[in-house]
Amino acid sequence: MSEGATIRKAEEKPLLLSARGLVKSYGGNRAVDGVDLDIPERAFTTLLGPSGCGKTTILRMIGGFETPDAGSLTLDGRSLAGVPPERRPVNTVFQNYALFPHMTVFENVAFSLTLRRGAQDPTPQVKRALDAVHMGEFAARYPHQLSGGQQQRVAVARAIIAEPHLLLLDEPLSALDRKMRSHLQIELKDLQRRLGIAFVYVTHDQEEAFALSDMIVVMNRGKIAQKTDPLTLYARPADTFVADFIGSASLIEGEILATAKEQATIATPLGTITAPAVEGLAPGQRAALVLRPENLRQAPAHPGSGKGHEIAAQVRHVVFKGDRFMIEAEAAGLALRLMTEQPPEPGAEIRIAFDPKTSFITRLAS
Ligand SMILES: Nc1ncnc2c1ncn2[C@@H]1O[C@H](COP(=O)(O)OP(=O)(O)OP(=O)(O)O)[C@@H](O)[C@H]1O
Repeated sequence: MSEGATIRKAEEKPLLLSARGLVKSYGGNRAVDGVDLDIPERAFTTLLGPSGCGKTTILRMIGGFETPDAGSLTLDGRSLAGVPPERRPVNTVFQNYALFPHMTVFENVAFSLTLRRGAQDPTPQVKRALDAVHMGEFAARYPHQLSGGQQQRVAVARAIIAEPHLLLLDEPLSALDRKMRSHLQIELKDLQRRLGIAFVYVTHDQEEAFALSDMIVVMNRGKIAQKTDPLTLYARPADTFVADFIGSASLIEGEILATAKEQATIATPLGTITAPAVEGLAPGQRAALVLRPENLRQAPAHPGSGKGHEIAAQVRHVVFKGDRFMIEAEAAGLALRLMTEQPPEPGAEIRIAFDPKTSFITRLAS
């Protein structure tokens, strides 16, 4: 993959929020276990990871709904220690829209503003916030007269009306159907660009994270496994946890034989392969070769007639994916997945080829 120009460098923007050594435990369970995190201004940052990895707890500490056991949070250069939620320039959009059922859309959106600003007429700002989420025509309706997607748009309007420096969004689209979700993803991304404020978004859906983010922070059991832009995350996963969580890679374990600048040679059951590698590997160390379906192809039947590294494999399953077929094949007792337009029969002997330059050698997750 060509990196460089296409990769957006979120981290080059000025810093808005900084977390250092954040820890939060519940009983004996460390929900957040020493997290350092820098959130740039005007960027879309996503906390991504499996259920229970500590994403929401981090969001709640930034919002002021939980107090860290240890560590510090700084926003706009000021410590957030002891600052109550309503005095932080931060607002949160939750998964369950939490609109007031007895108030109209207009009143719901105006509510936080009237609390903050007293008697001033909120109409122009409410109108602007509703227009920003394409809900201007619905001001007089009640929440029960809206679809889930519309309710969530109102919740976003309510959260942005007080012009926070930072908007926190906790799985805001997870209750919506797939089509509405991808529609609102585009709207949210567009809104974040137009408003120019920083969003910190929590999701366990990697496709959603890729669609939205300038920077993705992958979490595993209370710790950060990797934080980088989406392209780097996909092409250069820091360890097998990240590689496995992002996409549907086959991870082939082996032993590092040699290392050179930005690449390594690994002995695996599929042969000895020299490929780009994560930094810091050493000869003798166990590591894994990451093979993604789109980097593997079916090679001609005769050994050596294709290009790149070739592997003999047997087809186990063929799954129709709409535009193409996914082959699940077995080679040296390992499962490999690849896409094809011409599906072979299950049981067929095939040859699989890949260009080692498109694969990646990474660390085993601890
Ligand atoms: N108030 C609480 N009391 C006790 N345990 C809690 C509390 N809040 C969170 N936890 C625990 O802390 C861990 C992290 O929870 P958290 O909600 O931050 O995870 P998450 O990554 O946001 O998960 P999900 O995607 O399921 O929301 C979990 O093991 C959870 O059970």
